[in-house]
Amino acid sequence: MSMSASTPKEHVCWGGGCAHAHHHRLEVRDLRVSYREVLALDGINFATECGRSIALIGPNGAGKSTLLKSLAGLLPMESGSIIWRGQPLTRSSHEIAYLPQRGDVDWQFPITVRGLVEMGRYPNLGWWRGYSKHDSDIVQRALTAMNLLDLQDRQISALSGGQQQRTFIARALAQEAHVLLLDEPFTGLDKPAQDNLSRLFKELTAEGRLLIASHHDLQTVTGYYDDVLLIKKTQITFGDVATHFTQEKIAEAYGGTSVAKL
Ligand SMILES: Nc1ncnc2c1ncn2[C@@H]1O[C@H](COP(=O)(O)OP(=O)(O)OP(=O)(O)O)[C@@H](O)[C@H]1O
Repeated sequence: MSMSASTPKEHVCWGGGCAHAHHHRLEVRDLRVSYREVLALDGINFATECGRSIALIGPNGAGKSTLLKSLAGLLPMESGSIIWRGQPLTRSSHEIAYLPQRGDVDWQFPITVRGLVEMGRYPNLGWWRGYSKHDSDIVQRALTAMNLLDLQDRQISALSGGQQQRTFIARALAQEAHVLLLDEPFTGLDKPAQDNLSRLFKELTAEGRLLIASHHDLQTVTGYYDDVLLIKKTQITFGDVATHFTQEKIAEAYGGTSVAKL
């Protein structure tokens, strides 16, 4: 994994195409999502591009998981649009990787670390092309980048929370995803593992990937992310953390009580 901290973020695009950075844009327009009669999201509007990390913040039930699933193409939109690189997003886009909330994963599923990471290659394969040396090289690189080589034959059920998280991120790397959608990736990690994950986020964005993660700990938002998307069913604010992650906006989302904790 290459780190190029000195490169201006806005000119880096993962997978090449730096000169066309404006093409690596994600645009969400007037997004509205409901579960039958329950309106979960309305009026979500933001545009971003590769090389950024976005903290998706909001109180319980604000619609964070719903938004991530919508961006992953896993939920139907009631109205609005999600445009990735100028085209409406489709579920089959292997450029988008989604990491579910820990509680949504069956950790007892019998699969090894390497097996799970290999699954990242499946969206890239077709009936005309089986698993090749090229694929196994990419899997090897992903395992190496996530420091999982020693654990590659271990069952995922026999990993620590931090190791499980790394395995899922390695799968996204093997998928060669441009956009990583992560649902509460810091949950259940101790401080060293959180610091490691935060460092990894900075490497991934320095490589030009776009990262959107739901996040609960208001204290760490500024240190971990470039931008914030604050929602409570509707969008409260979006933009760089210094300008948009303000006491006033947080109070608007959470009510007065949690502001004191900042
Ligand atoms: N499958 C479902 N069927 C019906 N309503 C749902 C479903 N999933 C979520 N909801 C509702 O949609 C709203 C948004 O839920 P969502 O899980 O996206 O919030 P969240 O911000 O991720 O919450 P949390 O911080 O508690 O994880 C809530 O009112 C929730 O009850």
